[in-house]
Amino acid sequence: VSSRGRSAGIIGAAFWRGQSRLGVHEGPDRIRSSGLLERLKQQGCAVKDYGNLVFDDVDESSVGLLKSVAAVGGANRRLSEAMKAVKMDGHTAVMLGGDHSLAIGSIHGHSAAVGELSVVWVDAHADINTPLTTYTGNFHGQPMSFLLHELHSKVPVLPNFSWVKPCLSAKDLVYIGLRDVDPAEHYILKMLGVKVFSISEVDRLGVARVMEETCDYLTTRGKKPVHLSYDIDAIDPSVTPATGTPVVGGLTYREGVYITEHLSQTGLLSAVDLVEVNPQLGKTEADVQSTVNTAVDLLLGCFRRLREGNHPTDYTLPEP
Ligand SMILES: O=C(O)[C@H]1NCCC[C@H]1CCC[B-](O)(O)O
Ligand SMILES: [Mn+2]
Ligand SMILES: [Mn+2]
Repeated sequence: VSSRGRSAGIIGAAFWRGQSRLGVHEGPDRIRSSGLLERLKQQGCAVKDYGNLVFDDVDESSVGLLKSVAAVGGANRRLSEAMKAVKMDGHTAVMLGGDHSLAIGSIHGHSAAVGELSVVWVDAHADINTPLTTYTGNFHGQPMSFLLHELHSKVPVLPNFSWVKPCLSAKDLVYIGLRDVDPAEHYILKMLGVKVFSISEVDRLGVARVMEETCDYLTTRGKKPVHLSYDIDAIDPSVTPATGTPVVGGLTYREGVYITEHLSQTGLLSAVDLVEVNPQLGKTEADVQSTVNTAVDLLLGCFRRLREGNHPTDYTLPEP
């Protein structure tokens, strides 16, 4: 049994400038205060909390349509260094967002530590606009374009982004849960032949088959460490409403947790992002709590928690 999933290194990335809705920077502390670390320890996982990253104040100026370019580049550079350090310490890394632009630094830093990796991207969205195809200018819709070798020639030089080197091949990427993809993104996915299990495939195949096919697809050319980038908006908004870009018809709670249970059991899970939880966007406190509780349960599933029940490996029954 691999030691993976036995030790978690937690990084908080309270960053929101990859999008425009205030509040997503409160995600890390809200997830912590809902008991993530205590629950991980209770299920036998060693936990090291690296705290919340401190981001330098840089100018939030736009470059054309692109918002807060230098701030996004700077924050991700800091996150990349932190992720590499957590991996070099031997932990399975957990990056708590913050918006999904943070996947740039998270995956870049993970790859700096482990080399080639696979990415499972669970999201309602593909987040694969380039800086030239985005129509919002929000970087949380663009992270994948900075990471893929195949898109390098399509990405312009931007202030504070020269440190980013593409570190992922399109054949090592799988999407699960897509249901709101821009035309340019759809063109890119087809052009690169990226493996996509949209919500339609989840309906057609069922989540168990989707996960079997995902793992077969990613391991045919050899087993690489897996980076799971989980956008909470992959889950249906009836369960996780406190998020910035909700889309109806999402994954059920059960499907969402099954994905993490399955990946955890492969022993290949090496880093996980949990992003786009925005406590300010719940209509009620119950809405926020449902969103945060689901985020915690998804993360517990990444560290070997099974819904059937669990017991410590060294458990013994009390004797009379
Ligand atoms: O590029 C964009 O801004 C938009 N493209 C289409 C989907 C919605 C949005 C990006 C959402 C970013 B996400 O997934 O991190 O919430
Ligand atoms: Mn999304
Ligand atoms: Mn996303």
